Amino acid sequence: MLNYNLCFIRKEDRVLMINRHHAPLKGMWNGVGGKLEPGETPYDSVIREAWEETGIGLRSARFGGIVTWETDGRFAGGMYVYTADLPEEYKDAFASPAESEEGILAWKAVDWVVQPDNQGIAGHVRHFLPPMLAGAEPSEYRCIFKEGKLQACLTMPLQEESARNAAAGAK
Ligand SMILES: Nc1nc2c([nH]c(=O)n2[C@H]2C[C@H](O)[C@@H](COP(=O)(O)OP(=O)(O)OP(=O)(O)O)O2)c(=O)[nH]1
Repeated sequence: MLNYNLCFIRKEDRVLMINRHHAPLKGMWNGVGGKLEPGETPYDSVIREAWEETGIGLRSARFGGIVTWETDGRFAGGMYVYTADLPEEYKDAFASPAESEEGILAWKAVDWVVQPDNQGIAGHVRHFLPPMLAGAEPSEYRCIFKEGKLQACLTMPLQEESARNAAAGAK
């Protein structure tokens, strides 16, 4: 099992993001998410985190794959990543950015999020978010870091059992 989940809630051509008050990725924009709790499935945990961080009760979420980190040649962790459509009853949520204990929540245009010169987004997001939003087959996106810098993000078939289960629709 991996330790984290991450979700990109979509509203037309924008996604709901949080400018994080706390590490990791302090001061950067990311999807919403957090740590899996003991005994929780990746799906249940992402629905819970989305609710806790945004107050949005998702109807469902689509598993996009896992993102793993390899630091100086060693596996260093990873997350289950989901995309979700904004349920109709929340269509007015975050019409203006809103601040919480966790960070500032706002809708951000996907085009802006994936621009290579955007310094406010973790470098790996532009590699995995577009295929996930396009509905690509769930994959592993392996991020290779060397001395703190992202060197490459490789797309490979899912091997991890929990990820294969999530891809098969496990809730
Ligand atoms: N640890 C870690 N998390 C990352 C990285 N990249 C990335 O998108 N994330 C995501 C996964 C989670 O959605 C989020 C980190 O979770 P968090 O620390 O906010 O989790 P949490 O609030 O449940 O944890 P906590 O308060 O109990 O410490 O950031 C990374 O490089 N390291």
